[in-house]
Amino acid sequence: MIIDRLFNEVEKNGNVCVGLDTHLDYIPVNLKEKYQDIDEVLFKFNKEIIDKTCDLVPVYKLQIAYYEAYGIKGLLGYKKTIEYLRSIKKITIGDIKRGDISSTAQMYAKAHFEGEFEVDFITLNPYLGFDTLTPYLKYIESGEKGVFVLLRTSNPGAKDIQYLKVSPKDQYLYYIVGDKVDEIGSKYRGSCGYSSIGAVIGGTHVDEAKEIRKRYKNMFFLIPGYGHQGAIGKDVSLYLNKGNGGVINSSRGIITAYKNYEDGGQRFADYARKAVLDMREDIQSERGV
Ligand SMILES: O=C(O)c1cc(=O)[nH]c(=O)n1[C@@H]1O[C@H](COP(=O)(O)O)[C@@H](O)[C@H]1O
Repeated sequence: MIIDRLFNEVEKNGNVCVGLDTHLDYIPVNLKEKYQDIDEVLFKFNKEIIDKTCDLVPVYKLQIAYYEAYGIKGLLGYKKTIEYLRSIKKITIGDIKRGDISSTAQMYAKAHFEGEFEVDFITLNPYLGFDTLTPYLKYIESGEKGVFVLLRTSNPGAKDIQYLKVSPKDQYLYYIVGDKVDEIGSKYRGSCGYSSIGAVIGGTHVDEAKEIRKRYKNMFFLIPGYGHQGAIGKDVSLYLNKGNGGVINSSRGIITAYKNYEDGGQRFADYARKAVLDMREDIQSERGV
């Protein structure tokens, strides 16, 4: 199952998920001048970062908005990047955050689990209701695909809705969502013990971290918020389980790390590698490995 592959990759390479949220402003001028087409610029930047980090990380996440924003050429850059990652056998997360009625969700599933935009995992927003998850299940059942469902996100606005107290037990709404997603996911557990239906848990809030980890023993977490949003190793490692059970995403913190160095423009991929190494060390020192 795909979740076993991810679990094994984490055992081998640690927990860092490189976020390829590639804004043109993040790309050094010298690279932009070399290529005429946006798809090539996006792809070449991503490829250099991938080539310099792929021995250190278990998975890459592409936030699709960064590619959609540049139209057809942008999406071509997305396609080329995920194709390249799959060709070198790296696991891919398409961060698409979809959530819609079943007939439409079927088409989202087809769009991102088959064809030109095929990835291994996608992110889903369940707050339109649990029926919106059903069309993805046949792909998960095949063993080849997985999803990360938003439970409690990293942004300050997570408090607006996800933290509402809900009767009858007067618990946070995200626990109601989490319990249901956990129940649906129980059918799709791999030999590693985790389900191919994972959850997105922002690493920026730490108060309930221990409770969340304990309550959802069989859920693998995608943990965003490290770096630019303020989470540090000590925070995010609370969501891991014996060093596994989660991957920690950093996007800007890795791909724009070069901007802190004078020679950064020429060596952006080296500085991305350094940022990954520093992040790995920060997480590992906290998880006691
Ligand atoms: O699903 C996500 O990946 C996600 C969920 C969440 O709660 N917070 C969050 O920041 N993300 C994504 O994680 C990435 C964070 O980017 P950086 O803040 O630059 O590391 C972006 O792609 C966000 O869209």
